[in-house]
Amino acid sequence: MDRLLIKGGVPLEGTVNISGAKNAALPLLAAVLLTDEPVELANLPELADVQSMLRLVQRVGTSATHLAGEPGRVRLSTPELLSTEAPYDLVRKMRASVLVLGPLLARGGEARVSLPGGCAIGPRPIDLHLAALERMGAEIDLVEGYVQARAPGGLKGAQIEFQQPSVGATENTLMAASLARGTTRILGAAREPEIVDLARLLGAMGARIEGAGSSCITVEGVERLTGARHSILPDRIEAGTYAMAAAITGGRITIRGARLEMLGGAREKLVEAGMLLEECEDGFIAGVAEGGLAGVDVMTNPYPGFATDLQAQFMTLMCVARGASMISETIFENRFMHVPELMRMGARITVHGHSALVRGVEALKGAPVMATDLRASVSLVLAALAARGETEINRIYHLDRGYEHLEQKLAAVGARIERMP
Ligand SMILES: CC(=O)N[C@H]1[C@@H](OP(=O)(O)OP(=O)(O)OC[C@H]2O[C@@H](n3ccc(=O)[nH]c3=O)[C@H](O)[C@@H]2O)O[C@H](CO)[C@@H](O)[C@@H]1O
Ligand SMILES: C=C(OP(=O)(O)O)C(=O)O
Repeated sequence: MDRLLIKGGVPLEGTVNISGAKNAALPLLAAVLLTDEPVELANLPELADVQSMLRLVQRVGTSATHLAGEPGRVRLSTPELLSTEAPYDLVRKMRASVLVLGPLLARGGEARVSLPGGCAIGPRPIDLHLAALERMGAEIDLVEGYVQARAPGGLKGAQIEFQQPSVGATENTLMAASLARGTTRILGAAREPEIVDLARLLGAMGARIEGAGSSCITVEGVERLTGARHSILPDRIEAGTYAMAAAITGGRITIRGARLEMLGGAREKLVEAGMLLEECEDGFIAGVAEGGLAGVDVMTNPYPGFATDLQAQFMTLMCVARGASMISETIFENRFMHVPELMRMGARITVHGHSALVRGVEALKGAPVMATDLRASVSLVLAALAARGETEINRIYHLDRGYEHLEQKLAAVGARIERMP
């Protein structure tokens, strides 16, 4: 199994190009199932999760052609659905596979999709996805670990009120509602930029959607959707991660292709914690401001709040800040798995339920550590880049799910990083 060896202590300097967002790419790949015409996506990142989603849509009838020219351009065509089943062997690898449920049901009138099951960061139920589709007239049964959904007469528009915002449930509903009969109103919708990106592609395909990016979205169903072209938005979580890599190493990186506003509430917290963040022509510049890093309390929240997907990286930053920081995780039940590993590197952290109290130390020290999920893994990379000595990070396959060309991008800004078999 691959591992990373990182020799810490080098201030990172230079430019990092931000890739297309994983969390936008996955729903967009599911959305191509809604039309029999070709959809062309640009800026598709080379990630394990993208490969898994491509395999899944190919299994149900999509052909994918990589186009010459810029990398990450692909044409996806699904003239007819050859199957409406998403089998366990493909779904278990990636929870976002459940996003094919809405499109398969809306276009095919039925779907059989394996329940994704829990994952390292929490149980992650899909009750909100199912309740929304039921409101739209789907008949749903759970049989032998599969969701079996039928809508023989087609889906119909409905008023759907989410009691808590869910990114995936909002996306599944949006896709299903685009081909439903009549009007759907989604109240309590998630507001993440990736939902806006999905609504943009659906709009280009002929869907009639208003309000994406707000908590109330209206969709007028249409009879059919057409082909379209779309460029995937930049990955705000990747951008935030490299910005923190610059700060934790005392360096300065130009984050090219992302905009500061994409960081939402995290932007203000990073500045409060002593980071320098400045817009520039092709992105923004990140580093440490004059006073150095200082402890700041943070609570994760749905967008535009502080993203849970940046929590582990921020905790690592706080490990070497002046003073203390209380970090509260409100989205997922079990998202502190990086804590014991950071402590092996000399961090001082105490966990109390859903909060972690971090007391800053002078420096972290290299150690062998184990990666447990995507963002926990990258938080260990940040720790290793800042640490004295060498760190060996094991089980790094998690990183390949969400960070395109991580070693190459870090090496290009001066990191001493090597992947070992
Ligand atoms: C592929 C993708 O875009 N993944 C992102 C997406 O995951 P995902 O779409 O799975 O996250 P959700 O927004 O749905 O989850 C938010 C919370 O709602 C709960 N919930 C969700 C659905 C449901 O039916 N019932 C329920 O109880 C979840 O367990 C969690 O506690 O948003 C998360 C929250 O920003 C991010 O961390 C993930 O990176
Ligand atoms: C939790 C994440 O992703 P997913 O929802 O795909 O598991 C993430 O990107 O940090």
